[in-house]
Order: sequence, then structure tokens, then C-alpha cells
Amino acid sequence: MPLLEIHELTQYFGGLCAVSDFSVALESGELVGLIGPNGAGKTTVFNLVSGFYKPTQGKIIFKGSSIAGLKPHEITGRGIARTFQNIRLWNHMTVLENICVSQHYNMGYSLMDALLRTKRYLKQEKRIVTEAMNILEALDLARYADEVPPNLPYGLQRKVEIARALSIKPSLLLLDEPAAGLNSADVKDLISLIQRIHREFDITIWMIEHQMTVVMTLCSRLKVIDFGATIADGTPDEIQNNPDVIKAYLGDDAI
Ligand SMILES: Nc1ncnc2c1ncn2[C@@H]1O[C@H](COP(=O)(O)OP(=O)(O)OP(=O)(O)O)[C@@H](O)[C@H]1O
Repeated sequence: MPLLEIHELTQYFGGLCAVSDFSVALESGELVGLIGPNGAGKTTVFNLVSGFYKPTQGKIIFKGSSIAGLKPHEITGRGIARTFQNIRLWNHMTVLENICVSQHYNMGYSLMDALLRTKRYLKQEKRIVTEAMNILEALDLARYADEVPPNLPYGLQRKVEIARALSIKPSLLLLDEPAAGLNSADVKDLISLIQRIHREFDITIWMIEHQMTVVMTLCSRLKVIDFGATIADGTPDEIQNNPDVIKAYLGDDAI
């Protein structure tokens, strides 16, 4: 059984069809890419899978159960984590607090426990901090635990966002343009980081990315969409030489 199955997903925004009849199946352990020109509908697909939008039509099945229309926190609870095209960290909180706050969907204590600072509350809070520090250590970020994100270079902020997504121990990680805004040295580091996460965290990764070196190096297969519709599906080599893909990116003159 695939980890994630999407059948004929369609999303309208008023009269605009942002995603049309999109289907895909991701097997556990895969690292695959979703590419396409600007405005193709890629982020909309991720927003539908992560519960930010309710699909106009279609099925989204994760671990055998339908998740279409669930709230984002419910989908996180099922084991899907994501990052965003524009980094969304809490800039007034430290790196450690940013990771801890994402754990609170799974805190295991009540409001009353928190108000009375019961034993259960203190024990769970300690667990959350320990687990957050473990993830920061695993990604070589522990030394930045007490910094606020704006004090860190952009490449490290991206890494913190990935650490935050990993901290919920997802089975599926959605990365939305992780290389956006990074310089070439940071892109190289990001490629190694994603390879390491994929190897060490027993996780399935689905990524949107415009930088071809990143997807060509990392992904075993790619799906290409344009104006919401799928135009190609295949290995990076097949995709690079597909005339429909070349046309979508470069226009008719390219072929
Ligand atoms: N909430 C929304 N309301 C109305 N239109 C939207 C909304 N979200 C996206 N769209 C439109 O849907 C289309 C697909 O947008 P989407 O952001 O999914 O594309 P994308 O492939 O991720 O683009 P990019 O690579 O530029 O990020 C675009 O025309 C966009 O303007």
C-alpha cells in the first residue's frame, strides 16, 4: 500500500482551476519531486495535502485513510510535516522554543495541568525540551538553541524550519522550495542535509523545487505540472529530455 495516494485532485479558486485531476502515489521511503513553472499549482497541491485547503474534488489517502478536508493540526498528528516557501519561524522566540512549540499538538497534559504546573505538566515539558534538543543536535543546530531566528543567516533559518518539521517525527515530509533564497554554498549543504535526513530518519520526502540541480541530484522521480495539469512523470533523465517539459519551461521556440 502506498504511503500517500492522491486521486484526481482538483482545486478551484473562484473561476481559476489551480489544480486539475492530479493523481500520484508515494511509496514509503521515496524521495520524489514536484516541479513546474511559476503558478503551476505545486504549492496548492501541498496546501491541500497539509490541510490548508479543502479540495474541490478528489481523494487524498494517507496510510490507508482519507485525510482530505482534515484540519492542518489533525494532518500533522497523522504524521505529515511541511516547510514553507517563505520561512515561517516565530521571530520573537528562540530556536529551541520554535521547535518546542510545534510539539504542543502532542503535549499530553491539560490546560489545568499547565495552570497548576502539575507533575504531569513538568514531566511532559521536560520531555518536549529533551526531544527538541535531540533534533537540534542531530542537525548540528544545538549551539543556536538560544538565538532568535533573525540573528541567524538565512541558510540556518531554513535548517531550523526543517528541524521543526522533523521534530513531530513525521512519516512524510513536504519541503516547499527548500533552496529558495539560498546561495550556492548553502544549496550544496542543503542537498547533503536532505540526503542525510532521508537516510537517517526513515522518512518519505516530497519536495517542490525550482533549482534543477537540487531535484536532479536528490529525487528518484519527478512529476511535472503546468497550469494545474500533469504534463510529465518520470526519472530526472526522462524529464530533462521531455519535449512537453522543455516547452512548458522555455516556450515553443526551445523545441
Ligand atoms: N488562495 C488562493 N486564492 C486564489 N488563487 C490562488 C490561491 N492560491 C493560489 N492561487 C492561484 O493558483 C495558481 C497556482 O498557484 P500555486 O501557488 O499553487 O503555484 P506554484 O506552482 O506553487 O507557483 P510558484 O512556483 O510560483 O510558487 C496561481 O494562479 C495562483 O495565483
